[in-house]
Formats: sequence, C-alpha cells, structure tokens
Amino acid sequence: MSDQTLLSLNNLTLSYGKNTVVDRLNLEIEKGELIALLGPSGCGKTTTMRAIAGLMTPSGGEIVLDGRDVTRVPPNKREVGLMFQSYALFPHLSVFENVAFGLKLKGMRGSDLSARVGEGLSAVGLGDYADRRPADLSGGQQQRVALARSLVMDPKVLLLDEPLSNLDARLRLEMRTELQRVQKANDLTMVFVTHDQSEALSLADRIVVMKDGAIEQLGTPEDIYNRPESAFVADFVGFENIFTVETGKLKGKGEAFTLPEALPAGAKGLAWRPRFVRLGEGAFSGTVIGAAFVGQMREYVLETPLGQIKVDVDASAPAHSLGQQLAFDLRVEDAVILKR
Ligand SMILES: Nc1ncnc2c1ncn2[C@@H]1O[C@H](COP(=O)(O)OP(=O)(O)OP(=O)(O)O)[C@@H](O)[C@H]1O
Repeated sequence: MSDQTLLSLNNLTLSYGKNTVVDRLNLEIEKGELIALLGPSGCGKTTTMRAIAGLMTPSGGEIVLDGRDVTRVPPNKREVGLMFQSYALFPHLSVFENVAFGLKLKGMRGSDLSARVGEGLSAVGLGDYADRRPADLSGGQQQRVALARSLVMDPKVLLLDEPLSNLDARLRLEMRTELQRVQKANDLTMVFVTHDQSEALSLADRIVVMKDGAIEQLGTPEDIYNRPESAFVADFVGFENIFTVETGKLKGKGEAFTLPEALPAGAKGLAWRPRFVRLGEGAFSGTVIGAAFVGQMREYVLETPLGQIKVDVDASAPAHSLGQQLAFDLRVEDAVILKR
C-alpha cells in the first residue's frame, strides 16, 4: 500500500447466495484519483460499488478506507458518497432543500447549512438556482444538483454508477467535462461505473477493465487503448481484427495462417485496429463485402480466408466498391502484441 492509497479492496469476494460474482478482487485507489470500472453487462461493476458503499457484505476479503477497515461498517458511517443513475431528486423540494437534505439529517442548521449548500451549488455552477424546483431544471442541471447533494456530505470517496447514462448525447459531453472539472478542482476521489469505453477513456485517470468478476486489465486510458494485454480488452477498445497464437500460427474466425514475418516471442495473440491494416498491398487478399463513407474515413469489411477483416482508410484514398478483390497486409510492426 503506497502512502497515497485511500481505498484498498483486498481479495474482495462478493456473492449472491452461492453465486460468487466478484472473486478475490484487489485494487488500490489513490487520493484524488478518478477511476473508471469498465466492462460488459454482468461483470460485477455495480456489485463492487455496492460493496464499497456498504450496501452488501462481502463473503470474503476486506475494504480499507483511509487506513480504517470498513468491511462491516454500515453505509452511513463510511463517509462514502453514492450517486446512482436514477439520481431521483425530491420534486417538491427546492434545489437548496434537496442539497441540504442529508446535512439536515446530520443535524446541521442555520448559517452553517446555508454556507455549505451554497458551496456545493457553486462547485457545480448552480449558485443562482437554489430556489428552483427540479422540474424547472434541464436534465444536466438536475444531475448537477445530485452531484452537489453528494459533494456537500464531504465523502472520502464518491461512487457514481453510470452517472451520465440518463442524459442525451450533448448533455453527456457537457456533464463529462463538468464532472472532471469538479473532481480536479476539489481533489475528490471518485470511482465511476460505465460500460461506455469512450466515457472511461475521456474521464478516468485509470481504468479497471472487468470481466467475469475479476480485473482483466488495469491501466491509464493510454495503456488500455493502445496496449491492451488480452483479446478481451482489445475487442473492448475497438481492435476488431484479433487473432490468437495457436501452435505458431494466427487464428481468428477463419483458417489459421502464418505471417511472412516471425511472431514476437511470447505473443499470445496479435491485433490490428482497422486503420492499421494496410490496404492495396501485401500477402493477403479479400473481397469487399462492406463499404461505408463515414466522413473522415472509409470503412471496409473484407471477406477473407482468415475471417472478416475490417479496414479503415483515410477518406481521401480512392474508393473501392462491393465485390472488388483487394490485397492487404497485416504487419507485425502495426499490431499490438497480446500478452495474455
Ligand atoms: N440482487 C442480485 N441477486 C442475484 N444476483 C445478482 C443480483 N444483482 C446482480 N446479480 C448478478 O451478479 C452479476 C454481476 O452483476 P452486476 O450488476 O454487478 O453487473 P454489472 O457489471 O454492474 O452489470 P450492468 O452493466 O448490467 O449493470 C450478474 O451475473 C448479475 O446477474
């Protein structure tokens, strides 16, 4: 555990009855970090958050927050904030009263209360909205009220479960920026759940990619995006053309094949992003079965003996049509090497 560690999950095991859905998970989160839990539906993200919040008791392992074992501490004694996707504000209460609610339960009153609520609303840019009702706010503003409501409780860690999923695309982008701003400005430690890789990449300091209740890869957005270690992570971040090494050959959905070049020692797989497949030259060929112009790029799908190959080329390159036979190349230097 480093000096900076604020939250440690040690061999955390979480079960529903006999069904273990998170198995001996180890994770250390530093103060001030924004961590994304990313993974497909059912991989255990929400369950992990519930355990950190104290809404379920682990069947094994421990949760240490700021040096204190909180594994069996009830939620209201943990100093963990929680903001779920249904951030339900009280419709009959003003913005001020919504944000003040938890503080009042703790016994805060008068000028202390006003000052703290005021700080919370300013932090999310809603200083002038204290008297409004939730119904008179946009979806993004309502979300910010929910964020202020969590912030004023001064949690050691703030957990956000799919915080942006209820927002339309434009508001989601706006709230992304806002979340990041509030988080950095207040040196908050946040863990958020998402199954949207672009959200994780753009927001997080580090990303935890989960699969079947375990950590598949942990790293910075650059690590995860550029250096996926397994076929699962490569697939999740859009590599598309992914092959495993089987007895010295590469195998995807089609025939096993060899490359003109030697495979790197220890490689368990190779993967190419569509834009790293070279089109118009090389040892392989395929028939165009999909062609789309998407603005900056042309996207092609080639039917080949190796399986379908996805290729992106710059839109300024000459167009190809369906049925055309094209050569392509898969070079080791353009691939990411999968170590697992
Ligand atoms: N209350 C429950 N009782 C029994 N099993 C549950 C319960 N909640 C979740 N599970 C199971 O635990 C596993 C992990 O669920 P969890 O909700 O943590 O996944 P998730 O990664 O958050 O998924 P999603 O992205 O769909 O929210 C799933 O297989 C799910 O079916």
